[in-house]
Amino acid sequence: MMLSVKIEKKLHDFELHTSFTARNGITGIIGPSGCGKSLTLQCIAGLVTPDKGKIMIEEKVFYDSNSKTNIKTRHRNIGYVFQHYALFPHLNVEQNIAFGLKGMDKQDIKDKVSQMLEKVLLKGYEKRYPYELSGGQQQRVALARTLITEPDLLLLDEPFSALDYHVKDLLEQELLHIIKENFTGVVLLVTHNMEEAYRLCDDLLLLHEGQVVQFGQKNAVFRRPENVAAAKIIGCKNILKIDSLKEWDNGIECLVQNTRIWLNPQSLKGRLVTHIGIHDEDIRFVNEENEPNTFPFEVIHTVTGLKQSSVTIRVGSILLHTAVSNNDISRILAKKLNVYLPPEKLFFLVG
Ligand SMILES: Nc1ncnc2c1ncn2[C@@H]1O[C@H](COP(=O)(O)OP(=O)(O)OP(=O)(O)O)[C@@H](O)[C@H]1O
Repeated sequence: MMLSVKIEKKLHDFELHTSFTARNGITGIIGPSGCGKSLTLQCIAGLVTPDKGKIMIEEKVFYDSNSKTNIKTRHRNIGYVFQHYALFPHLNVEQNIAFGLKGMDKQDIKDKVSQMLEKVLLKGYEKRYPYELSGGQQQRVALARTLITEPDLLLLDEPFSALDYHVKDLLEQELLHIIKENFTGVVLLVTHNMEEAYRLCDDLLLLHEGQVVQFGQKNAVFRRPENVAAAKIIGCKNILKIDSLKEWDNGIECLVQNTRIWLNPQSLKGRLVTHIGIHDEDIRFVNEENEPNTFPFEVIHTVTGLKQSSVTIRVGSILLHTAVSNNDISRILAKKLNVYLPPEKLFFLVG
């Protein structure tokens, strides 16, 4: 299945311009609050009508402004799971799950619900009411109610955000497993948590102020953000403005606040690069000195975490954020090392 979306929507002072083609698997939609994540899903579901564009899954057109097509939500065959599970409080678990199967043969409904209860690990809970379930169990009922209708497309809008922090990881994995085992189509997962997106998704769509700033396979997006907005969304802590740049055969030399930083030779393909970036965990501390990209440094401050610490250092007048394992922290604070920015880990960004 392929979901292709190319839409525009203006709401007061906000403009959404989204364009992407999602394949089977989980595509994470990520970006800061108010960037248009939920609005994108609402347009796909038919809850909001775009001003212009086209939305189709395979050959089935949901919306097309040219041919004036706008299929009603209930005919789009979409599964939509929200942050608040929206279960019917007066219906028990099996009635909630069977809700979308109205009109089918009674015995078929019973069999389908029974199979689904097994898949979402809720056998024995069929007579319970939503208020008698934990947040994670309610969420699994919501998912079961959606999956049982065999949707062509699954939309998940921050489905984990109402869960307790300490059970979140486990439930997230459990839910992911249920989805992967029982649904082979396109899943769009809205989140504003990059860690979650990285753990769960195959592809990432980064949105900023209603625009797609990058879309691609998650590792490619995370390792190689293309622009400053994308780098910020994925949580890159070091984004440095380039003052000047010179291309040589053996690499590209950038001047950043009077410090010379080398990047591997690469084609800039006419991109107007303005910044370079590096992830905090890619910055290393080494014994070598006077080598390219090795610099003496001064520690500005340290925030000690459970297993690793964030150490802010100064190289010349550049501030760098580094992530250091707690075992290494004393070595670094002893100031006998140099900091090293591996050229292969640095990336160019368009401003
Ligand atoms: N019905 C509406 N009328 C006017 N503006 C709206 C409406 N719905 C959403 N917006 C605006 O559209 C923008 C995008 O909203 P959306 O809900 O898609 O953001 P989001 O990325 O999902 O944010 P969050 O992470 O906070 O949920 C926001 O600026 C919001 O104020």
